[in-house]
Amino acid sequence: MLEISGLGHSYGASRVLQGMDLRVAEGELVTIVGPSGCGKSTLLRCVAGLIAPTEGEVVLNGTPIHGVPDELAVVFQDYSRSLLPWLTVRDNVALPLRRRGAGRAERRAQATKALESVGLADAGGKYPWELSGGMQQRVSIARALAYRPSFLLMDEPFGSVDAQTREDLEDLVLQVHRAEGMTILLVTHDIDESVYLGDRVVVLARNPGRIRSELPVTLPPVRDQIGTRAEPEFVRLRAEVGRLVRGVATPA
Ligand SMILES: Nc1ncnc2c1ncn2[C@@H]1O[C@H](COP(=O)(O)OP(=O)(O)OP(=O)(O)O)[C@@H](O)[C@H]1O
Repeated sequence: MLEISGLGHSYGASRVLQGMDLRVAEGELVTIVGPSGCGKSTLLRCVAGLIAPTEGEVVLNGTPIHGVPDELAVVFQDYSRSLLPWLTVRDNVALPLRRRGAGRAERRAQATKALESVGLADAGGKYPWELSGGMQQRVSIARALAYRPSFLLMDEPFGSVDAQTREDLEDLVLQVHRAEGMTILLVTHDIDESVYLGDRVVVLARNPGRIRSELPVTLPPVRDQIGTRAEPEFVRLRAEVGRLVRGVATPA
């Protein structure tokens, strides 16, 4: 269980987040959506223990977060900076497993399995720069999965891949979420994606960043790109989230 209480953050004199309270239950997939600059990445960095919030606290499974917790993995948007170019794809995926104390053979086996799960079974011996952008982002996701975190944070993880790859990666996240029961907090600026992936959508407002609204997603847990997006409930939620993100009142 993740508990964010009274969270606020300022960069110098500039207040970016204010008074945020949020609970994420074990096994839940919560999406965070909001206008550009509302502090989504700052929020995720506070949750990941990468920056210390100037107000409030973040508690994961009863322990306040100060520094990156062991049970957590993060996938960033910018895959080109998150993979090490001098390591093979397999070694990139295996690297964080050292932190778990896994031996060399075990690291290799887990990396191979994770690469298979993202459809990159044949790419282990290549270098990141030999792969397309979408494939590199798959490697970043495989690295997070190989680590088997109980809690996965994703910061606009599909922002820089083409539309088809994006859909495939969205479905991969849903599949992993279901299979592993992982708790996931995913930031996106894409309203459709927030509804398609979420068990719950948290909409942020800006200046300063704060929670505007939380909407439960009452769609069947098994989703598909064509059918789910055509459901009246999806269309209704997308419109509501869209209005909230833009700060427009709901029509009576
Ligand atoms: N390290 C930093 N130092 C100073 N200001 C920062 C820093 N990081 C972010 N900011 C500012 O904080 C505000 C929120 O930034 P943040 O990246 O958290 O928002 P975001 O919602 O993720 O934005 P986007 O959707 O455009 O990625 C912005 O005004 C940004 O310029």
